[in-house]
Amino acid sequence: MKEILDAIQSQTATADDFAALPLPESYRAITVHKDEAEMFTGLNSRDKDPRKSIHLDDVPLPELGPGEALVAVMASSVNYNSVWTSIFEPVSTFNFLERYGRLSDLSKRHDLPYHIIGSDLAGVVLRTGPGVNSWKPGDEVVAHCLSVELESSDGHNDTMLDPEQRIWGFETNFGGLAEIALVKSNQLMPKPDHLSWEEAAAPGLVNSTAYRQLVSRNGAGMKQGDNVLIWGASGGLGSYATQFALAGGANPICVVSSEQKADICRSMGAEAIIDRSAEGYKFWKDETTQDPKEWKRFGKRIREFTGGEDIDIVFEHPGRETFGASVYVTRKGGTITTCASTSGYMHEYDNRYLWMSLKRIIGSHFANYREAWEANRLIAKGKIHPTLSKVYSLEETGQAAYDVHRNLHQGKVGVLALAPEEGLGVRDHEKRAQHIDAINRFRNV
Ligand SMILES: C/C=C/C(=O)SCCNC(=O)CCNC(=O)[C@H](O)C(C)(C)COP(=O)(O)OP(=O)(O)OC[C@H]1O[C@@H](n2cnc3c(N)ncnc32)[C@H](O)[C@@H]1OP(=O)(O)O
Ligand SMILES: NC(=O)C1=CN([C@@H]2O[C@H](COP(=O)(O)OP(=O)(O)OC[C@H]3O[C@@H](n4cnc5c(N)ncnc54)[C@H](OP(=O)(O)O)[C@@H]3O)[C@@H](O)[C@H]2O)C=CC1
Repeated sequence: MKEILDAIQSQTATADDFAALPLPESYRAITVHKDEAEMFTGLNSRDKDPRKSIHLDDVPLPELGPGEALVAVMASSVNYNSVWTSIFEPVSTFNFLERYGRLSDLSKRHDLPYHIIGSDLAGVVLRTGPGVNSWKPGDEVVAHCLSVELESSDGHNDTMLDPEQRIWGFETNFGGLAEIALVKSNQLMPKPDHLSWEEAAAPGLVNSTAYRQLVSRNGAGMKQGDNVLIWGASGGLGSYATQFALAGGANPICVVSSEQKADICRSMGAEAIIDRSAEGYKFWKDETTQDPKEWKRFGKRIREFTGGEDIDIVFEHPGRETFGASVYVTRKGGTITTCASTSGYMHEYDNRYLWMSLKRIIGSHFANYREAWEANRLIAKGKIHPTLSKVYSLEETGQAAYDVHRNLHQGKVGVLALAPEEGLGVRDHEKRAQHIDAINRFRNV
């Protein structure tokens, strides 16, 4: 591994140099264990502690198949899907690995008693499998997390619609929270050269998801002037949705839960900010009863910011707790676009406010190949910036996932894999200097 790291750090090693490097038989990886899938049974979600289920193991290097690449991972990031995996909710991800394993001889590799998790990476290609021509050893890359087989016409127009669509490192094995990862080569994209490894690894999953959900015609198709309600506006998804709204000439109405998070949104350029904790919204009177008066109080607050206008697009992901309010505050003909249900997936809303006002609910999930590429291009061009706050070592991944689970973090939390320290891997220092304040906006807040 040292030789691999030395070659990467030299910034001068050639494709031939990388191809000639021997690969290790095993590597260090963050895993959850199949025989621990019931360890939290009976506990509340909040009390399920990722630090207990997340392990750092030595694992054997997987066999490289056609159309695939092995990548030396310099850095990765924590996504909420790794929190779900680590608390075995809503289902154990070993179910996904078993199902994938039944597909083919090659996919059997994924069905193991351990799951190497993680759906982001920045690193360097080590080897490519048969049929890979666009990428070669030594290429500096990031990887998006869409894994598709593409054998069915269902996915040929929009790759997210492939019947064998999976999220790499969540519904497949050999994810990015590791020193080496296995990806399909179509997941690879050029690493933005003005960013360090950990900065480049941070946006991938959430940036692509926010792009499809908010900007793409497959999602809400945001346009200039739209009032966009963004829940968790300084969180993983929200910190990119806020940037897309501002960069696209829309008017973000940012919801956060502390003054500190409000300040971050202000520093991104948002003006309309609602602190849901300070203003004490209580959309549910009890476990089963919502309070429409609270929806109305929330809507009035939004109108104060917009000069009386209602919301064109709601960027939804908290789910059960907020969905009733989200449907209510949307304008006639407006759109609620949802990609998650962090607080519960059985949503309740008053359907009269949907059909009588001709509103639409759009389900959105990650991003297709093209959308992921377009989202990464915006990062590479310095139009959208990473929102990395804190960086942990691979050993500390359990704590990093705990922070995200307990909403103790800001923006994105990074993890160093092979990178020995932060700040390495930058190639274009001039471009970096142009954007340095935006790149550092979330650091250590
Ligand atoms: C990029 C990052 C993303 C995120 O972070 S997202 C957040 C994390 N993700 C999640 O929380 C989602 C986790 N996944 C799940 O909870 C489950 O994954 C799903 C609920 C999404 C799906 O459940 P399942 O049981 O895997 O799928 P079924 O479609 O219910 O399939 C079970 C059986 O039901 C059959 N079936 C499906 N649709 C129908 C239908 N319309 N009529 C009759 N049967 C149906 C299937 O074929 C299959 O059958 P057979 O077991 O025999 O193969
Ligand atoms: N389908 C897909 O493709 C994707 C789905 N997801 C899912 O989206 C969800 C969010 O992911 P991500 O943004 O990365 O997570 P983060 O935890 O980084 O951010 C979410 C933010 O939402 C806010 N929030 C959390 N709970 C509530 C609540 N009950 N009511 C109101 N606001 C709440 C919090 O902000 P604050 O406290 O400041 O209000 C929090 O910071 C997860 O469930 C994740 O699995 C994520 C990416 C892709």
